[in-house]
Amino acid sequence: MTQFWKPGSEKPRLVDDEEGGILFFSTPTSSSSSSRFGYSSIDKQRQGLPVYKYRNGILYLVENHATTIIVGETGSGKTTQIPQYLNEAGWAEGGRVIACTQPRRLAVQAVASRVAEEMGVKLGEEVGYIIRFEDLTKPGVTKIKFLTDGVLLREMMDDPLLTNYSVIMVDEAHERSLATDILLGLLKKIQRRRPDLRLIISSATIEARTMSSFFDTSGRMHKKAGDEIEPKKEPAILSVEGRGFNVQIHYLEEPASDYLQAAVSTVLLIHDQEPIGDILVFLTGQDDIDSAVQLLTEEAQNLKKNSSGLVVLPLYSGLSRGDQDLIFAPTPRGKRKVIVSTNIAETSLTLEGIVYVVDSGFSKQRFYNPISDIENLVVAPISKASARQRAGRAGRVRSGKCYRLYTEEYFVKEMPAEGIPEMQRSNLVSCVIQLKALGIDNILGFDWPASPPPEAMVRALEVLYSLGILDEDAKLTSPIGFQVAEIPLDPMISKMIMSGSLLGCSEEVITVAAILSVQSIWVAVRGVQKEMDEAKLRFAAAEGDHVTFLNVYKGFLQSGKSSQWCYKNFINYHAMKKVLEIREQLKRIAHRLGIALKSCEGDTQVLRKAVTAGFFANACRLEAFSQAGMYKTIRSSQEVYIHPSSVLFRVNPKWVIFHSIVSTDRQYMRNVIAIDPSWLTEAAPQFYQQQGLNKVAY
Ligand SMILES: Nc1ncnc2c1ncn2[C@@H]1O[C@H](COP(=O)(O)OP(=O)(O)OP(=O)(O)O)[C@@H](O)[C@H]1O
Repeated sequence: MTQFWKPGSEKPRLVDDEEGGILFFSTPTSSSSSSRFGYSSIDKQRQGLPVYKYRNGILYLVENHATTIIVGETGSGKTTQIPQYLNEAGWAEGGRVIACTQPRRLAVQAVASRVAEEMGVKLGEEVGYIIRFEDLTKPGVTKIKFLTDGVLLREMMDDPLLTNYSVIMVDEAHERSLATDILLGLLKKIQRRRPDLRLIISSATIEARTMSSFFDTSGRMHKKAGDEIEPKKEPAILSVEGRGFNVQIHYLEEPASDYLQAAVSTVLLIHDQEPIGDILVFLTGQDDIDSAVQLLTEEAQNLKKNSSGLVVLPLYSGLSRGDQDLIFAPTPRGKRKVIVSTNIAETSLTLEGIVYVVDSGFSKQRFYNPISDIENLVVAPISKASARQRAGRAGRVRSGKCYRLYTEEYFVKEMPAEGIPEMQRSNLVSCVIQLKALGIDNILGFDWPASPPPEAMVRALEVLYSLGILDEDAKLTSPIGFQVAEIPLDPMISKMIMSGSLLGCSEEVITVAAILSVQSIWVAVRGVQKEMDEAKLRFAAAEGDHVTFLNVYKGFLQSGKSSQWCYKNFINYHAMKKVLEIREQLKRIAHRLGIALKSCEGDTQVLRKAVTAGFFANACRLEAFSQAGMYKTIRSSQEVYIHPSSVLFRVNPKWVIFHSIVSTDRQYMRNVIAIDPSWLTEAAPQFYQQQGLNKVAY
């Protein structure tokens, strides 16, 4: 495919400075990026960052305002520098801790190790991090703590006012993930009780004014007797001007019809025509990333001249830690690394060798429809904020280029400025349970940065009630509700694990839960469909995908966890390593909850009953008199089909339960298991009596 690139005219965007009751603070700066080049020591490098000129201003605002909103270009130094400035100014004295949250685990780890390196300390001592299942901090020693926003929410269960923290910096707030929004709502509540707590909300691409009005509580807060510190209630907005190195933006002259093919061609074009430097490609998910990696590896082998020049690496959350770490390894001399990633590399990461970014313009996003009660994972166009973040992965240690696989006209005229907050397009089951666990009873009246649809809340309450997690007064049940709230997993998976324990198949449900946590254990290779289908048949179980997963897992263990065995059977070795990792973590959680590990020794019926106990809300029945293979969900009569990747594709059992839905031309059920409908009324009597299932002739 021929690419017609033209340079873009996008200018760096700065926060607007109109007044309106909000303090705007800006120090003009003329940070010269090239002046940084050549500095040898880390200190000099730090002082060359645009944010350095604002050091005193930032400390002044944080001292005097309950909330400070900081907007600055990608790479200007917000994440790595501000926590250090706060530490230097004494905010971590007296056993207090400075927290910096990130939406993604990978960023938490990467940023924490960079800051530890800059401070010359061992990671896990003064600078540490916590992500789900991994705590690298030392109480009493750690002064700066990086953590995911989800982890900070969990910390609130033990310490609702987060009393350990003096400053909490919510970084990359533009992402508006579910956890970020819950956190922002709760932090606002905490501020009323803790005038000593300071918040920093930061991002390169946040709508500062909206965020500021959300946190503006001036007039609503009262000074209590005995309060020593009384910061200003109106938030301050600080615009950090100046950027790191220049990033030249290029657009397509004509829209691309196939973004995957366009991405591959662009990488090859860069490899052929541009000086050495690594390439970061943004695609959407494991399937298209695996295809692109395969195509690029084949193409690279065909290129005589550069036959060994490309090192192609995938990057997505379903990879084991070891495989993810490969992206940080230095590029071998004379070679060019190509990292093909989902949006997990979109924010906060600095990958030193990256000079070129290729942005497909798409990502996989969740969309929940409370009417049909179906949550889809859909490949959807990204926002301008995301596009800027993606471009910002170049230009961090030297100047770079970003190739956008869409036209400039599309970017300017059609791409939305910001994405829709996840809160407004997600199933809210996890969110509700977390708030309940924190004792927030009036969820519908909660002060959200963006209110979720009330129907979605009602749906979530209904499901949690049917799962036995909430009682009739919408309070957590004891012990089930409290235990499920303790497990950092989707409540449906948690319920499946707990039912598996009662039914005597905890070993199996834990394996299934681990496999459902990775995107796919199968490798999708183009052009060998027949061989792939045959391989799958070797493991296929008539009961469905969950039982098939257990067969694969058993085979993998019997092979001695062999990569060759995976290769031969079209199984994703990286994903299997990740499954082992997650399974170990789940075993630890089970142990904490007093769940003894027990196997049902091949009795698949009990396993399927345990799956039903967690996922009964996803039950479907085959439509007898309609087009072959069409199912309807019991809950909302939505038309759905079994995904071709399922072992039950074309088998079409009468009653099934699915794990998730993907939408392409139709709504497809992924990871499907055959059930007996009587298990549904057994698992959730009220839920299915409501649907009239007890009256349905099986
Ligand atoms: N691991 C690293 N190796 C080399 N330089 C790094 C590393 N991490 C950060 N830097 C340098 O520090 C700069 C600032 O990074 P930082 O993550 O603090 O910026 P930021 O403003 O938070 O960016 P973003 O909005 O993209 O998260 C980078 O542009 C880069 O020059």
